Amino acid sequence: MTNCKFFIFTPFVCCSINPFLVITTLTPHLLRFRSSGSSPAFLSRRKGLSFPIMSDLQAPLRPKRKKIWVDYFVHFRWIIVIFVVLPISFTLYFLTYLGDVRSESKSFKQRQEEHNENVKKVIKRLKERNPSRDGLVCTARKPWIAVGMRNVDYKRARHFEVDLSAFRNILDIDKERMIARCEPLVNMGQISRVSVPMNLALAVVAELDDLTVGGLINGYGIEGSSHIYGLFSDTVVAYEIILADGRLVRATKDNEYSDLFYAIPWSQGTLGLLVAAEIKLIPIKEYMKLTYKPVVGNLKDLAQGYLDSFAPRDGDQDNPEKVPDFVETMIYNPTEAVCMTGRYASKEEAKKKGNVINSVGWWYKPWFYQHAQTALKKGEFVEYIPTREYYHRHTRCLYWEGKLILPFADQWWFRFLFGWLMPPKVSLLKATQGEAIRNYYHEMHVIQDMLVPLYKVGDALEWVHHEMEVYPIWLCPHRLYKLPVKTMIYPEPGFELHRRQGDTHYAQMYTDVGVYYAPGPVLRGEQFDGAEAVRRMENWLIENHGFQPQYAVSELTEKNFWRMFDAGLYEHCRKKYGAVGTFMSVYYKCKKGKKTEKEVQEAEQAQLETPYAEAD
Ligand SMILES: NC(=O)C1=CN([C@@H]2O[C@H](COP(=O)(O)OP(=O)(O)OC[C@H]3O[C@@H](n4cnc5c(N)ncnc54)[C@H](OP(=O)(O)O)[C@@H]3O)[C@@H](O)[C@H]2O)C=CC1
Ligand SMILES: C=C(/C=C/[C@@H](C)[C@H]1CC[C@H]2C3=CC=C4C[C@@H](O)CC[C@]4(C)[C@H]3CC[C@]12C)C(C)C
Repeated sequence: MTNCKFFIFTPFVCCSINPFLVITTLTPHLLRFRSSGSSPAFLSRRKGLSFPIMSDLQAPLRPKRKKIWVDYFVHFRWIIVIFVVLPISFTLYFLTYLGDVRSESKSFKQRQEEHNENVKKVIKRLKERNPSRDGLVCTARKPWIAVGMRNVDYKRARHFEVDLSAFRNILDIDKERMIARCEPLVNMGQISRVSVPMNLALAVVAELDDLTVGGLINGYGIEGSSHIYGLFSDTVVAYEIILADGRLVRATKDNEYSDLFYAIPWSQGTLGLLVAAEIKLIPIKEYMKLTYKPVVGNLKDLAQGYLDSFAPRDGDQDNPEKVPDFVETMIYNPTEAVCMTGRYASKEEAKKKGNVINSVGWWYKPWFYQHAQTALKKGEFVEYIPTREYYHRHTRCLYWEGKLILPFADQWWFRFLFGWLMPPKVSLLKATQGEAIRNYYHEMHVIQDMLVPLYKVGDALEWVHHEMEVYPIWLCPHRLYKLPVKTMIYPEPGFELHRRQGDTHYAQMYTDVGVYYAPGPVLRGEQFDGAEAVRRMENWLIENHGFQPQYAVSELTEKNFWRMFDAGLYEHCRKKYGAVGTFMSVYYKCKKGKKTEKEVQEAEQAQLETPYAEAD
């Protein structure tokens, strides 16, 4: 996505940007943008559409907030983004692309040999660690390079780094077993560029190009195909892990390491170091036939429209005739949504007369979420999107967060002239944001996902409206499997007895309610307490058998963390595989705030680990 199409314009932009001209031309426009507020929620209020059908859901009125310097800093951040972040991002994307090409030029055999050598180096490094002198182990990936929102404070305190940066090769694409064997730093852009031309894809291709196999397995990964295949980690058939004692083991669901196999997802690299994973491939076609269907009503109606878009009411959830290959819904405001469902289509079908082909990946095309929104005006429509461009459809505008970072980047003139420079790399945005903007994002912004049982989506939407008033909201279903052991996240006990829409006897259907944007109160200049809102969201999740992905900033206490996630299998594997005292604990990694010397020492003393986990 980030590649070839965008290179055409490089020389033009390097010579033609006149910083002074851009600043003087754009500043008045931006001031207008900010003062008027442009979120759909705000617009609905302004137009007097204060959601009459849901008066009981009115978000609370809040006192006005006085602007401080950081508001202006965030406001004018686009200057740094345009002149520093975008050009460097583009260069880095290009260099990464060259690295991928170099990797692909090697034979699988050569890559495997290099892999074996690199594994030996990791084992050697791990064995060099002196427990009484060195800190606990984590990867050497810099905190700002990781895609998540956490501050990764454990890497800013005493720790022992293991460098995995050489592990960025696709080791094998086995068309017979339908397996891709990847090193942990293989990213989504890289794997889709290689596999899609073969009419193959990972069963779950997470959206942003920079997301890595290691991060998606040890954290969490989802896409519009997760209602069929589950989360990213559910598509993995084998993990190759280096344990605390330097042993390299291969864990599968039915070998002697099956407990480890089930414990790895969500463990954040606290059981061992992942050096390779075998991931399920699926056959695909060249195009995605996408249907955009508008839905209007109150939030419960929108939720029902979303359910009906992919979950047959007769419970026939495994019938490919009734269930689309891809699903997502965008809730644009409390009364309007667009449900999208996709089916793979061959190029012969897509190119038939009368069909509309939309190559959404071209740099000048409207941003995907805005394009989808046009269904609210023009009604239901269908189009064919090249499959790889569809997979990465939200990448160019960072979902819709790009609108706040570069408010004019969705305009036609920007897209045509500079769109090929998009997106700014998340890592560079993080590297240049400074403490003030980072804190601003915690206090005045929401970037959270609520994983909730499908039948609770309506309740979750009403909760978000009341407490955060963030729009658009992203809805993406995912299966949560009933496994032979209880993993960190698990379906509601006895869910199968209810035979609810979307559920099967072997998996409960969940939904990622993705809440990313500036909340309504912030856009209106009212007071908003981001940390308190997140705390309430976490309590709501605990009460409703929901989960919060750990890439997001969390306010959970240790006790509540282990009320949300199940500790049993995780703690069992920590002890059995010697991780206690070598790797950090998952709560220590997820906990917000700088680690004090005392905390670091406590974490290093194995016996003090996760008392609540054991109690639960
Ligand atoms: N569509 C989607 O699904 C999206 C997902 N995300 C989130 O982004 C995160 C992925 O970001 P990314 O930058 O790729 O990953 P990160 O570098 O953020 O890694 C996430 C966690 O996985 C651990 N980890 C990564 N690689 C290894 C390894 N080889 N061995 C052991 N532990 C490892 C890291 O440990 P350590 O701290 O030691 O480095 C860290 O705790 C996901 O967790 C996901 O929640 C974000 C956007 C979209
Ligand atoms: C979880 C999903 C998607 C999440 C994305 C919307 C967010 C993931 C990481 C987020 C970001 C990281 C760091 C940032 C730096 C800040 O200075 C600005 C914001 C941001 C770019 C931020 C923006 C949102 C994310 C990309 C899936 C499951 C949909």
